[in-house]
Amino acid sequence: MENVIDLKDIWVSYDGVRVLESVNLVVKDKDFLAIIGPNGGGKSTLLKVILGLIKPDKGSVSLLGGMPAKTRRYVGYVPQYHSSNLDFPVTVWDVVLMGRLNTKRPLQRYNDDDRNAATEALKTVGMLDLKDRQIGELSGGQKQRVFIARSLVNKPKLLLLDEPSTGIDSRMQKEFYELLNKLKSEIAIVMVTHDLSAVSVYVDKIGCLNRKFHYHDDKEISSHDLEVSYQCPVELIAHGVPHRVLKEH
Ligand SMILES: Nc1ncnc2c1ncn2[C@@H]1O[C@H](COP(=O)(O)OP(=O)(O)OP(=O)(O)O)[C@@H](O)[C@H]1O
Repeated sequence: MENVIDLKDIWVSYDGVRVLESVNLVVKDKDFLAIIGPNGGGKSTLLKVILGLIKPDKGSVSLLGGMPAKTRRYVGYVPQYHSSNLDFPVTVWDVVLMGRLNTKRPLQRYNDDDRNAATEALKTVGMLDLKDRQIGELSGGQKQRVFIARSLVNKPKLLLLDEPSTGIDSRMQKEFYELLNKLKSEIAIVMVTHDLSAVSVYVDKIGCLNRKFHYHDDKEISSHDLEVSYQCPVELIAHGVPHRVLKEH
């Protein structure tokens, strides 16, 4: 089977400022890769390159064996969590069904296939019982499960998660990562995260990104590598002090 993601020599600049420099990355079926790195290191930009939302200045991008514009509908993407976007009245069921919108023509109604896909996705994430609840009434961890269900309704081959543990209290994080671990037996997962403790427990591979990409084919990453990427002492990284703050003080 072809690689799920294959990036070769990717370079990206915004207004002449370089954000990604000669990034190479291969993700295979059922890999669980975490991308870590300091704020502003280029993680979200890298996800946008993978999805074909940003065209690199240089380099080639293959997603599921093709051009991202054609293949990204087979990707489940869960963007960064913004609690302020959830103040409107909409149920869990509605949110998950919305994941099917990109398979529909304008104004076409949902059919049984859509409803079955939504039911199955909610079962997978353990949220079927709460399908009639308003999304705004859920805990952070429950909301993230719903967004993952929404990204699963089209049976993706790859799940891309941008800081998925934001908004989840530490008690629920273990459960959340166990859900990802379960999903990984069926699809590849790439997760951008600041959560270094989860990285060491749950993922299989790590990429550390700070403009350049330091990729590790397993989860053993040395303190030295972390310090080089974050440009600060490892004790501070572990305490979640953002790179920018360190530089300013
Ligand atoms: N559309 C844009 N136009 C100009 N600069 C941008 C744009 N998007 C991002 N940047 C800049 O590019 C750099 C990388 O941003 P990016 O969001 O990819 O980093 P990140 O690693 O995801 O950061 P964080 O961990 O804070 O989310 C930052 O300096 C950011 O300010």
